[in-house]
Amino acid sequence: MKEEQSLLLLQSSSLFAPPKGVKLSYGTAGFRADASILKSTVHRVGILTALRSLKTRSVVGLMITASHNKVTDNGVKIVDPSGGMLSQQWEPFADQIANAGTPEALLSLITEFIEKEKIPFDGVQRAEILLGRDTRPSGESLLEAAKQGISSIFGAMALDLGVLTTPQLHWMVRARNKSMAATEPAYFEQISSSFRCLVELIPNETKSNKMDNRVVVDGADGVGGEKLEVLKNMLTGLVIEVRNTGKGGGLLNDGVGADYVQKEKVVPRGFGSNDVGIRCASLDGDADRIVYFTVPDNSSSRIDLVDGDKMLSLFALFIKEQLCILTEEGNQNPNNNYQARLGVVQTAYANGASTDFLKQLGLEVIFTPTGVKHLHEKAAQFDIGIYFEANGHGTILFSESWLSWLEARNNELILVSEGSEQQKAALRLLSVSKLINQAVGDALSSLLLVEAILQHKGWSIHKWNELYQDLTSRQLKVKVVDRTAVTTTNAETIAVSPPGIQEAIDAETAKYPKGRCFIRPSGTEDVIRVYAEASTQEGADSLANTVAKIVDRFLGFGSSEQ
Ligand SMILES: CC(=O)N[C@H]1[C@@H](OP(=O)(O)O)O[C@H](CO)[C@@H](O)[C@@H]1O
Ligand SMILES: [Mg+2]
Repeated sequence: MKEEQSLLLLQSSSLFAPPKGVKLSYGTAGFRADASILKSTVHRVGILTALRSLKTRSVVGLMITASHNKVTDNGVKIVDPSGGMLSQQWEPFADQIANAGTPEALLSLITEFIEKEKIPFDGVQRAEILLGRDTRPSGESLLEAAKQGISSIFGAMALDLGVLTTPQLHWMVRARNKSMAATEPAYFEQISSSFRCLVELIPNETKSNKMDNRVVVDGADGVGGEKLEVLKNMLTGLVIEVRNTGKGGGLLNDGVGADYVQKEKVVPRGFGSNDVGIRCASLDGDADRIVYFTVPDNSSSRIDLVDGDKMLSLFALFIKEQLCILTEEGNQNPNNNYQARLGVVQTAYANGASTDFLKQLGLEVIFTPTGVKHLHEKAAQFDIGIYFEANGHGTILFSESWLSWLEARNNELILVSEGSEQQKAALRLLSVSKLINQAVGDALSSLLLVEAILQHKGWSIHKWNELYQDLTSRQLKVKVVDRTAVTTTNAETIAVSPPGIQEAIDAETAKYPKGRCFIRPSGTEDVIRVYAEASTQEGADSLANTVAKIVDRFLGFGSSEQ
């Protein structure tokens, strides 16, 4: 590294001293913490992002968000050139530089890493970074810290795209590296036009069903509500009413949003007895998650939740149906009959009933640890891979090779049988691949795909919800002294440490019919999460509560004092 470059790094870093006594780690979704202690971390992630861009010789992204966390938290994560999450190989280095004590220690780590990774650092190659942030008040000053980190690498260029949803930034990074238009209007245009295409292809039989085309969306008082207000005006055949847009003074994620609705199973702020029976949905704070719900009656605040697993099931059903039409009848020529490998990916949080449903559909179901980086990687191994976390974060990935076959097949079908059922199925699948975000889970594109499929099938949300009956479940969080004391295996379903805890959990779980329970350390909050399923709600509640007590006994503040 040239001397001027070292000096610049030292100078810039000396303006961003790391907080004392705090150890940060690049968790499930980047670094997250109280916004007041994040400036040095974000500055350093700025440097790291520039290095990533140099290494990959591509455009990368940096997003400032803490998603569903409270408004006073914030976070930062890197978007890789593909539009996916930062390669996991780089995470340990992200941890090291975030926790380096002095500018000198930081510089020596960076110098070593540049050599180890053979990062082209000759001043010829230029780093290019797209920046985005959610609506958190701390976002602007953190973004400034990121820019200063980036500009401490000579020649690095940062393009500030302002307030965006997380998936919009991922989409734009991917588009930019494919030399496609990487702007917000291009994003809106692509998803609204593919939605229109799906609506135009709705069969006449269901078109005549007088289905309710109105959906009410809780924007979590964050960026998603704001963006949906723009998108909704570009759609026909769908009426979207947005509540909690962030404009009415409501606090981000406070009693609103997908995480709250999915975990607490109660109506978000702004919804109530006037909404009984209506199709409602809730976005999270950076609009990469969505869950649906209905208010079943006006006597309580309880909701009927339609979660990510149900969305996955709806998508899987639709894709499978279209694939069947595409490859059926009179289609003897094997060249016309590329059987796509369709697979689904879930985590341990998936409701057991959803897994049974998907298996009954004849689908391959794979499990990974929590965090979309894991699910995405597995889904990418199929021709069509559908992944969703129960909390509503997921998407459908189409392989390049299958998509080019599909394009060619569609063109052939246009020549021989334009407007046939087969050609319509091909066009529907192509439209889905354009509508649903190929970079990462996206609440806005998932919303439009759900709406298009419900219209296609002429289904109400109730009919959709009846695909299968969820097993009752309960999730709890337990504060402990050190959450890293829990380590897990087998897609997080078994706790390996502390010793003896899994046996205690197993003994408790065995007491409940259809009991299933696991614990894991959260990657985004300083807690241990407990998940329990059982044949009744009382059973699930009681199992979760007892296991929470076990966690407390092994790891809690009480135990540390003994
Ligand atoms: C149980 C749960 O919902 N966990 C969430 C949550 O991760 P934790 O590591 O559990 O805190 O936030 C992640 C990022 O949004 C999301 O991917 C994940 O599914
Ligand atoms: Mg999110």
